[in-house]
Amino acid sequence: MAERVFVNDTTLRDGEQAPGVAFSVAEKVLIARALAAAGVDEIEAGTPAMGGSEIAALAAVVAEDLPVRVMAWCRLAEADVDAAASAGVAHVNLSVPTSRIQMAVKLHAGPEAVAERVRRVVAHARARGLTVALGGEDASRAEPADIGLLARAAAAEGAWRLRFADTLGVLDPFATFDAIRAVRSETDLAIEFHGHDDLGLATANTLAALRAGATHASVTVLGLGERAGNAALEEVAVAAGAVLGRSCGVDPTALAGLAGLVAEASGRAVPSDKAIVGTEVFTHESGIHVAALLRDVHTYQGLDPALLGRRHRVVLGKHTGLAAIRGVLADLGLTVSDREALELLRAVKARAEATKTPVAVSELRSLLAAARLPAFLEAAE
Ligand SMILES: CC(=O)SCCNC(=O)CCNC(=O)[C@H](O)C(C)(C)COP(=O)(O)OP(=O)(O)OC[C@H]1O[C@@H](n2cnc3c(N)ncnc32)[C@H](O)[C@@H]1OP(=O)(O)O
Ligand SMILES: O=C(O)CCC(=O)C(=O)O
Repeated sequence: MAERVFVNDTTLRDGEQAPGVAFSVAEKVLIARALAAAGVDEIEAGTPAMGGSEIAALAAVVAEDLPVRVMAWCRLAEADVDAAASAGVAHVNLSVPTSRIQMAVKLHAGPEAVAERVRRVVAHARARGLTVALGGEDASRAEPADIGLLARAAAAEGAWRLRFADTLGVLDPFATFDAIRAVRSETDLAIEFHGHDDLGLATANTLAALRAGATHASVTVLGLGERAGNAALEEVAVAAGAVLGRSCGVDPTALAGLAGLVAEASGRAVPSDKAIVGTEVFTHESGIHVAALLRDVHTYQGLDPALLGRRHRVVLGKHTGLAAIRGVLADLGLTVSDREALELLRAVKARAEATKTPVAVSELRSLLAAARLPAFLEAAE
């Protein structure tokens, strides 16, 4: 049995860092409920240092008593840990800059001093009864030895996991694999990968990290997040099974509903061709595909839509061929001559080119009526 993948969903934290996105407390609770119902293991629900409504939202999510680990994102500071505790959370992700540039600019310190601060703040959080995961910010630009130093400092005080963050989305899957392997040899902590999509590689990098020994994947619904966003929950959850043969406990049939909920709350529509959850990702227009699909669905099916509670759909348009026309007419209980089918095909293509939209099945009868007339007149000559 392949090793289980654990999912940390950070829609409510990194997802909300997407420009202009601001969830209300009620929206955070609704999204948290939906994430828990879908089967994610952890929800990173917010940043307590922001205070006010963010603390209220964290407290409200905790009060739901959902069957998930509710985590708060904290800087490496006692005050942030105390704010997390005041919200009632039991689990914190303590973020530490790991690259030399971020350590110097943000903490004005080098690796040894930062490691000392890690020891101090992790100990503080543990003394307050919190579990601690260490968030390795900018790990993809850090020295593996520095990451090892910080991870061991955290482990010595009782941290249980290291997050390897590709904060700027600079990795590709090969580099991700090597980087996780390098860090794997530096620490015994569980490893979580948190990818960013600046190069469109966040999901691919997450899969590479899982192959290399990461056990936890940090994701957001629709990949919502800072700049170009994160690895998408729906992509990682489905690809973990389809590509790696590993289960992550997420119910695939819940993904489209989750996407709709987050799209609504974030004010960002789901693109129709968005992998897994887009409305058109199982829709076929091209004649060559449809002709083969109608004979054997496996000719053009990589992912079974039934897994997601969905179905293939055929639309008619500029790229339609005769087999699709005949298939749709047969579904409608209509039989036509070869000549009529060809006329109808021409009419469908012309309509689709003129309107730049698929031709609705409801339009077929009128197109067919129009197509039959010239055929009748020609036959009468
Ligand atoms: C890669 C990531 O996604 S990191 C997470 C980013 N998330 C956020 O920024 C959440 C939203 N942020 C906020 O609301 C605000 O920035 C707050 C409430 C967190 C802090 O606000 P302010 O006190 O006004 O600080 P400000 O935003 O100007 O600067 C951030 C401070 O945190 C420090 N800091 C940044 N990362 C860390 C860290 N991991 N550990 C400790 N300190 C850190 C910075 O050096 C800076 O310190 P300074 O005030 O001494 O210069
Ligand atoms: O430090 C962390 O927990 C990761 C923060 C983050 O979102 C990132 O680095 O992209």
